[in-house]
Amino acid sequence: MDRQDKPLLRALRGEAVWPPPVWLMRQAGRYLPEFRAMREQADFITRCMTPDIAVELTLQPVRRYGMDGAILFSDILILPWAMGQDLRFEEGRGPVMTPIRSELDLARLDEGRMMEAVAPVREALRRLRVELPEETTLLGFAGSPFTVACYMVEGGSSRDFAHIRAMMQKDPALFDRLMEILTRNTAEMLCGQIEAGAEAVMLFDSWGGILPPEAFRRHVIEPTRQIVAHIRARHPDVPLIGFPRLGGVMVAEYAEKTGINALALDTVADMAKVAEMVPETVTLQGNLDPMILLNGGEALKVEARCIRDSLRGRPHVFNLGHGVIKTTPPEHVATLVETIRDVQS
Ligand SMILES: Cc1c2[nH]c(c1CCC(=O)O)Cc1[nH]c(c(CCC(=O)O)c1C)Cc1[nH]c(c(CCC(=O)O)c1C)Cc1[nH]c(c(C)c1CCC(=O)O)C2
Repeated sequence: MDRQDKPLLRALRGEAVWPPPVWLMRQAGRYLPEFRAMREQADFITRCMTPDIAVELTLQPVRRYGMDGAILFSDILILPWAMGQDLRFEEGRGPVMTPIRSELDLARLDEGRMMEAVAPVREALRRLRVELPEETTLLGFAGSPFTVACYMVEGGSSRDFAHIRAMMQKDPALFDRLMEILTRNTAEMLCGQIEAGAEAVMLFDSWGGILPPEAFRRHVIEPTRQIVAHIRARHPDVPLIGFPRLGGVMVAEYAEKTGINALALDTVADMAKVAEMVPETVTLQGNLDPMILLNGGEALKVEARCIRDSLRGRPHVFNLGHGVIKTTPPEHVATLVETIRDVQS
């Protein structure tokens, strides 16, 4: 099959493929018994940084469900880790990092080592391009600068983002320097992923939605626009997916000003309304509620068909509005993929 013929790539390039291609955020995860079996073997960062393991974990959901997209097994926090910030994942708490809150903390980041540190990620992508079925599209990804900065400054997950908000207000110059470092290195790292075999890349902006409109323009839209421009100059044919989670009505402006090819929508977004707000050339991705997938039953089929059918005739990639929940029964995922592909129903 020619590279251009992969259904997901065609949809990301703006074609209304029917039925829409499907993959799921967090499709490689703890809801799969084969994933849990490998989880005992090594800690999370080791799993990300060992090509054999990262390749195997990426392939698991593709083997089981024939997903149209294979998203590299990795994490958005690998970038700060690759620049020297410590990172570990604690059970029940998530990521834990020594926070960056001063000029001195920032000075300890070492951009020079980033590309070398993520060499195993590129190796995993190279192997995946060989091992994946020819109809499957390989996706690379990164966090957006603002979302990654949230974790770096808070030192992990946060309920109120108090430290990053304080930094933005009290030391905007420091915050801007951190954002510049992240914008530059995110673009560089994604180009590296593309050169190693990623056929499309996605920018996860999980927390940009906490910002008021002007700050959203400055710290979400503008850095994303710069990353898109940088990547497009080097790789004009590689589609870019943006996920401005909780972006509300700002998502239309985000799609227009950043220049992304595809707009990934969260669970609360009204797909049909967003479809009216963005040009038909922008592919929409999403947005089934992961809770509906968890609970399954008739509601899963009804909701999945409803989203699929509401976008018929437009470029659409079926996905969830957020990641697969770890207690999701694996057979519900099979039902979802079958439902999307059964166009008689
Ligand atoms: C904010 C964010 C992170 N990571 C990511 C985001 C953006 C999307 C979102 O909003 O969820 C993105 C991400 N994280 C992971 C992937 C891999 C690809 C895939 O989607 O299958 C992707 C694309 C693996 C992972 N990333 C993580 C796991 C769980 C690690 C484990 O096996 O214990 C996986 C499979 C850990 C992680 N990583 C992160 C947190 C907050 C946590 C802890 C929560 C949790 O445990 O689910 C940061």
